[in-house]
Amino acid sequence: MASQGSFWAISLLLFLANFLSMIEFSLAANTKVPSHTISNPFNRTIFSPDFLFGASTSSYQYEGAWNEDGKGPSIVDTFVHTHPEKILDRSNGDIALDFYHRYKEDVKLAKFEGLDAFRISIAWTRILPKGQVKKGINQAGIDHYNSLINEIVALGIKPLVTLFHWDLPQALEDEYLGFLSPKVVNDYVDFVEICFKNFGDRVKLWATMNEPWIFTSTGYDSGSLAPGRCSAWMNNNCTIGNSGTEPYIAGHNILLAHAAASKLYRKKYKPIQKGQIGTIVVSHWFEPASNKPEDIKASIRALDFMLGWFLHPLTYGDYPISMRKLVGKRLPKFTPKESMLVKDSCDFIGLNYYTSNFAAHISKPPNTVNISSGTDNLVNQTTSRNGKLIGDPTGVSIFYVAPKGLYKLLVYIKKFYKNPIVYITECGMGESNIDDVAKGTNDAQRVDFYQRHIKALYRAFREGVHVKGFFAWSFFDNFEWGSGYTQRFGINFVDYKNNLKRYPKRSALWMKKFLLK
Ligand SMILES: N=C(CCCS[C@@H]1CC(=O)N(Cc2ccccc2)C1=O)N[C@@H]1O[C@H](CO[C@@H]2OC[C@@H](O)[C@H](O)[C@H]2O)[C@@H](O)[C@H](O)[C@H]1O
Repeated sequence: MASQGSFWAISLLLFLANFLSMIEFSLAANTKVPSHTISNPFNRTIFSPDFLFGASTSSYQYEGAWNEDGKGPSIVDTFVHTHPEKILDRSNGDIALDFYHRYKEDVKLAKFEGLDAFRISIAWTRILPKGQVKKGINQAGIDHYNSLINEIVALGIKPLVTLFHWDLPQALEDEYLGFLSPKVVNDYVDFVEICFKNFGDRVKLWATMNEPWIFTSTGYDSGSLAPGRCSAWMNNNCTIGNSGTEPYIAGHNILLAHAAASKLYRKKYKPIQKGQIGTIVVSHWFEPASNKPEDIKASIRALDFMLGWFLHPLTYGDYPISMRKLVGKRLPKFTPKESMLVKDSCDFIGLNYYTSNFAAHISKPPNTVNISSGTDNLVNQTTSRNGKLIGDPTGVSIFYVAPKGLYKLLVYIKKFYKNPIVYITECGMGESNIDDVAKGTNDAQRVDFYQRHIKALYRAFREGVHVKGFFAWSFFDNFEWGSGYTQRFGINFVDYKNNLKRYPKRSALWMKKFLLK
């Protein structure tokens, strides 16, 4: 009898395990988060009272005034002026949204829309026009950001400040190739110390870097963004570069610069100012393209090369094993001292999430001669599996609506990266080529996008993920890098044809209602 009983018990367990894995796999199609998991009503009160809802911006994409009040040129200024062909509409951020002059009205709109927090980035070249203290501090730059932060704080909104959103001083690129040199660490620390000293009494959330993965991939692998370096075989009009080595060198120095800034803040400023310091990573979620073991492994490897490239050193002090194995000598090594500095250097992790992909194993590098960081992971990333899309299409060809991926990514980080405090510092979707105000403000899909992603966030929150905030990308439509002004990610519309007039979109009004306390 006992053997028969255990037979049934084992069968039941096997059935359950199989059933669960099928559920897991079928959910990979990113079906909507079951509504029964959300308590009614669906508003901010389902989260903790201190949960921060906000919206994100960045200096180059918003400010304009690219050469005003003593600001020096950044590598982005140089890039967009010398490579207009790399920007879809050949535009640039010389004027952008004129946020540099209009921030007082703009922050008032954030208040009207009920935001708890507002993310900005500081342009290094407004503070240090030539990138280094010895070449002069620009007081007008410090004054500008003091005024901006004062406006934010005066309205009872919390600032989250990014210290580097890709706009490196051109002078440092000229002097020592910027992030390709360890010399950048000391100059970065000097810059951030000026920020801690001048703004740290009001800024309690500091993010050292925005998306090192994008900065290294677009700046040094594909060459599609500043500083626009890549291998000649990339045929992307790069004058110089090495797509197989430079992304890893730049990424390594970004981690060292971050760690040095964190050490300074924690030692000299945090005891008095009581703030938190972290950094912002970006990752897709990756579903296996099939249930073949090699594709399941490929999905994890894809996460290693996008998320783990930076989160693994920040958590464990070294790169993921899969990167060590596949990148080999091209991947820099941490000294024991550097490893100790980088490990546990974040009080929180900022996570930017846009979409999910399917991951399929590639048995060998597509090209053993033309090596790039983008192909080192031996993964073929797609957005459909067996003819089924990973999510609803959006106006941006590479992004699909995949809220389930946000939930899974957060649970993955909880499980494999020591359940850190997480702020979703960017999440959003874009439309393309809309200039009409009425059409552009009637963004029903973006309302659905945020409802579904906040429900997915809530599910992770309820399962013990230490998520403490959610920031929309973006507050306004803005200069979207390689896409220029052709793509719109804002919850507020900007009329580029009528003096940059601002209009709340349906999504902003939905957010306002959702945020009512
Ligand atoms: N989108 C990301 C990361 C997504 C990486 S996936 C893929 C890889 C890649 O090179 N690109 C293009 C790209 C290039 C530069 C920035 C972002 C995205 C991708 O979208 N980051 C945030 O995206 C926001 C939206 O980025 C847009 O994403 C779609 C692109 O077509 C568009 O050029 C880009 O501005 C940016 O405005 C923020 O400054 C940035 O922090």
